[in-house]
Amino acid sequence: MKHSHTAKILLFTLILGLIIDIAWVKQVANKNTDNSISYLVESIEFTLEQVEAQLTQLDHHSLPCSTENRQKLEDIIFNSSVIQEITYIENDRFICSDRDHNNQQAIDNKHLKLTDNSSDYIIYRATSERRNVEGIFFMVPANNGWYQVLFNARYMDFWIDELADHHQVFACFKSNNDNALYNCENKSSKHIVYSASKQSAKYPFHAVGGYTNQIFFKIWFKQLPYAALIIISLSCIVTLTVHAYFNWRHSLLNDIQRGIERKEFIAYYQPIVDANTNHWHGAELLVRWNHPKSGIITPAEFIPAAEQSGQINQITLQLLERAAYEKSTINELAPNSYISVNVTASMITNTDYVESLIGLIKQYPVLQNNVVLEFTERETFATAELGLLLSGMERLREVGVRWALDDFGTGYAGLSTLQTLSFDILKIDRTFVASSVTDAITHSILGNIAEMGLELNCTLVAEGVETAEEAEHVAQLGIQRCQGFYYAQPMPYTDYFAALKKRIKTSNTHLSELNENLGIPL
Ligand SMILES: Nc1nc2c(ncn2[C@@H]2O[C@@H]3COP(=O)(O)O[C@H]4[C@@H](O)[C@H](n5cnc6c(=O)[nH]c(N)nc65)O[C@@H]4COP(=O)(O)O[C@H]3[C@H]2O)c(=O)[nH]1
Repeated sequence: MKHSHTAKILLFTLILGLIIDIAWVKQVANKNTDNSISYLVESIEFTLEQVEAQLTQLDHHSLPCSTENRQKLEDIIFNSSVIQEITYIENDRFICSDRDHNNQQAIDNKHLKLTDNSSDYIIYRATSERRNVEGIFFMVPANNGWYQVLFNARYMDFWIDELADHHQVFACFKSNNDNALYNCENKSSKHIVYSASKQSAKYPFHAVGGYTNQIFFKIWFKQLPYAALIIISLSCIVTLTVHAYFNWRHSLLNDIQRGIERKEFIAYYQPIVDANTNHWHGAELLVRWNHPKSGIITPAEFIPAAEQSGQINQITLQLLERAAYEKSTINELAPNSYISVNVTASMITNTDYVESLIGLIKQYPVLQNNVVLEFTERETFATAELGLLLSGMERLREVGVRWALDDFGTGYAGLSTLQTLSFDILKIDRTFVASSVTDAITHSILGNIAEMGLELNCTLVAEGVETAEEAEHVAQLGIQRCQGFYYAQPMPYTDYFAALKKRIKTSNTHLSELNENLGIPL
């Protein structure tokens, strides 16, 4: 791999890492904001609950302004750093407070308006006329009136400021009638990245909180050293992995090339069997790499690389050439059997390559009329290439090649494409065969595929038949041929030849016995 490529991958992974980091920090900050707002609401609820609990402990059987009760009010004030005054109000008049007794002063209009419409808690921010300080008023219904608790607003502001700062959010508190208990407009008005709101479950106030881009970058900068460490390490790992992959691929391609030069690619034969009589009509040739160090290597490990690099073209020619020798021996036993070889559609759109295939078949007459070439339906046939594909197929038909469509049912070839290319054989993918016995949907799909294939006048081959049940089922659907482990695994040529010989011998013995029984001379 070139240095410029390495630099590009490194830069790409760095940028990607940075984007992921920003998205991650945002996610964490959003969650943190939600939690912080909940925490702030709960903290204020807790403070109010504590005050309310102390008020409910007052003796409600005696008069609210009894000396005893006023003494308790005084204790509450004394023990709290935020509460400035607690007043008892009845019939729109201040009755008493922790320090005044029987005051009877009328409450101002603002309080009147609020208390008129409510029999529940009231909370608002205002300037206390009696004490001339800004406060947060918390009004709790009691007896026939209200306790009015005056919180020091400056102290509350400071406390909320601290909490919000600590949690790296801005927070505003509002009573439910939109009175600002704690205003944060000057802090939050600009560049809000995220905001959330939380209603107190018990008291009539809610909090709005969030963070601005300034806060976001503060959080981001704080964790940047750790993120940088992770991003740089990951970028290095990705770059090294890609580097290793390219090196591996490069050496794989070199190794394949060496394998081609030393003719290490061989064919394993898997019989294609008659679904009704079990007669072997031919065999599919499945490439194996007879590697000097690793032994037999299956196609999945090298075909994708060989197809991408184009080395598959040479491998296929070698396979066919070797098959020509092998086929001449097979012909002694089964002259009408065929061999089926995998090609790719792009090989057939390559006119030069088609000519080299034709040259090879002409050189070995044993291959003429005995070769099926198959390519998979999964390869997409670009309309522009369809003409080339068709003329390549036609050229090869002239030397007796027949055509099979592999993995039928899994790809994208439409009916018109299938009609245009007019395949001789359709090989139905094993996924339809495997579950057709147990699954009703696959069963009906397989039936439809079979019907369609027969309408197209093709010979059908069911791939991947693994059980007697599947074999029987396939035959019932009118599929003429089968291939699969139920009949035989792919095997080296010598094993295939031996198995074929044994079968022919057995069937000949059987035939002569039959003839003898029928009185027919041999
Ligand atoms: N589970 C199961 N599998 C079964 C059964 N019967 C056969 N098979 C496997 O299914 C594959 C059938 O080949 P394919 O669909 O052409 O799929 C082939 C074909 O696409 C590709 N391939 C093989 N040889 C060549 C070649 O010479 N050239 C090219 N271009 N591709 C090839 O590699 C693929 C895999 O080949 P293999 O590993 O040999 O795998 C073979 C075979 O061993 C069965 O009953 N059950």
